[in-house]
Parts: sequence; structure tokens; C-alpha cells
Amino acid sequence: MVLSRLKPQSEKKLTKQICKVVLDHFEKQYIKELGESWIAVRDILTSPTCWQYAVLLNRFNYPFQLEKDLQVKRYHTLFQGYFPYYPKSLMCYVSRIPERIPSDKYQIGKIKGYYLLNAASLLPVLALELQNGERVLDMCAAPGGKSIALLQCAYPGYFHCNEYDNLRSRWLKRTLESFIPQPMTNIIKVTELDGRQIGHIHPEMFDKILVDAPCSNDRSWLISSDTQIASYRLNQRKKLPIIQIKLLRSAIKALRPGGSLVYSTCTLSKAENSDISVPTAANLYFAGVFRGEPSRYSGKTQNRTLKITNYHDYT
Ligand SMILES: C[S@@+](CC[C@H](N)C(=O)[O-])C[C@H]1O[C@@H](n2cnc3c(N)ncnc32)[C@H](O)[C@@H]1O
Repeated sequence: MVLSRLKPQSEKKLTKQICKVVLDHFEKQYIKELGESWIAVRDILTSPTCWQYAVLLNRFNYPFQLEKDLQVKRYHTLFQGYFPYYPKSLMCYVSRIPERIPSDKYQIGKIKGYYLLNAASLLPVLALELQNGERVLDMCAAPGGKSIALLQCAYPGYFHCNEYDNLRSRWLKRTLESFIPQPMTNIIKVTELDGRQIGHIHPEMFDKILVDAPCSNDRSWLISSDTQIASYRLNQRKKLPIIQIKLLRSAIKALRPGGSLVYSTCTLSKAENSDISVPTAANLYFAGVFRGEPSRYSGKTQNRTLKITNYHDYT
């Protein structure tokens, strides 16, 4: 029965128009930053059949039948065995065949069984290595995909989900309500603070912090249909590192000594990734996924650990 709901969207629906203004801008920038690799990355970014939609199963209402159906359809679990940290409770399936299953519909009072996300979005979640009982901050949390994924990994002692934008914050609350049972919400706090202030408000409070920063989302910008919006975004793009560094500095203030912080983006832009550095922490690079092989992160840990990840889906 579930299988019938898993019909993939047609190939036609998978075909998206690529925005030329954005592509031209990226060509100039990324050929400089990535050299020849840009050619392969560009092909993957612009070809929807290469994008992987992962199915994250919700441990709070585990969809056993769906899991069987996915296995019949030759879906396979993601990244297991690649990472030093990969909790058994995190169950995520992907298919080698390009398809997108419909999302689980919202129903009042029902905990959803699964969440669809870009497979690579789990990289920052895994990099955070969340353990039971830890105090964790998801600083830029809406719509909540990584918050849900973090809660599949461990039971934090306190989970602070923050989102500055009012509308998106409502979306975040709705996501949490849909995936997390009521008794667990006692450990979750949702706020609408400016992330740049959190370090002053809660100094050295958290064991783990995720800064999934507002960034130029290369893939979604490439398929934007409105040229005016695209040009506006490209114009504003240079301002992003200013807010990103402020968010990161604030997060470091909110991190307890010995804690770990993951800063992540879904852009390839050097200015928004490796150029966002701070003096107090060691940088660990967790470079993303290339053709199904996630690269391991490496580096030294000092007083506080900072991992920079970007989660483009190069699978
Ligand atoms: C990349 S999205 C986060 C995606 C989210 N982590 C997830 O997995 O669903 C970045 C978010 O940061 C929010 N944001 C932008 N400026 C912010 C600020 N100053 N403080 C907190 N959040 C902010 C944006 O509204 C956006 O929702």
C-alpha cells in the first residue's frame, strides 16, 4: 500500500530551467576557485537527475512498512561505514535511480514517519557528533531538517532551536511538532533571536553548536526562474560573509570550552566557507561528498573545535 504512494515524479518534472545569469556568474567565479573540477561539479549541479533526495526515517514513529518498500525498490542506507560517528538510530535511505517520493502529509496530532532532504545535508549533522545529554544549539534552524536529523542521532539534555525570520520560525515549529512527540518537546526551546546576539545572551552555554548559515544556495539559485530576483541575489551575495562571520563569532562565544561547533553552508563559494575563519579555533575541513565518496575530515582540535562543512550533493 505504501509502495503505491512512492511513485516517482515524472522525468519531465525533474527537468528544471537553468538561470543563465546565475550560471554565467558561477562560471566566472568557480572556474577561478575550483579549476577544472568546476566542470564536473557544474554538470551535477545543473542536472536534476543527479540530485539525491534522501528519505530520513523518523525514529519517533518508525515507518517499518515504508522501510521494507524502500528496500524492495533497492534504496540503500547512506554513508554508513564512512564516518567515525554514525549512530545506528539515524536511518536514511537513498536510491541510485533518480526519483523523488511524495512528502509525508501534515495531519494534526500525527507524528510523521519520514522527512525528505538533500542527502548531503546530513554531513554537518554527522560532523557535530551529538551525544546523549549534551546541550545543543541549532542557531539558524528553519525549516528544521537538520534539527530533526540531530534528534535521530541522540537525546540531547537541552536543544535550543533558533530562527530569526518570523515566518520561517513558524515553519520550524510546525516541523518540530510534526516529527517529535510531545513529551520530548520539554527539552526543546524555540526562539526567534538574531543569532548574532546569542553569544552575549548565553556565553559558554552549549556543548555543541550548529551554524547552518544563511548563504548563497548555489543549486537553488541556479534553478530560479525569475531573472530579476536572481540578479538581486547575486548583487547582495558579497554581503553574506559579513553576517556569516558575525554568526560564527557569536556561536563561538556561546560554546563552552572543549565544545564543538559546525559551521556549514550549501554553497561552494570560498568567501562563504574557508575564508570565514576565526582565530580561536582549529579549522577542520569536511569538504563534502564527491561522487558518493564523502571525504573524511581531518585536523587538530584545540580548546574548541570548529568544523567547516559544505553539503552540496555531488553524489
Ligand atoms: C540555510 S538556512 C537553515 C536551514 C536549516 N538548518 C535546515 O536544515 O532546515 C539558514 C537560515 O538562517 C536564517 N537566518 C538568517 N539570518 C539569521 C540570523 N541573524 N540569526 C538566525 N538565523 C538567521 C534564515 O532565515 C534561514 O532560515
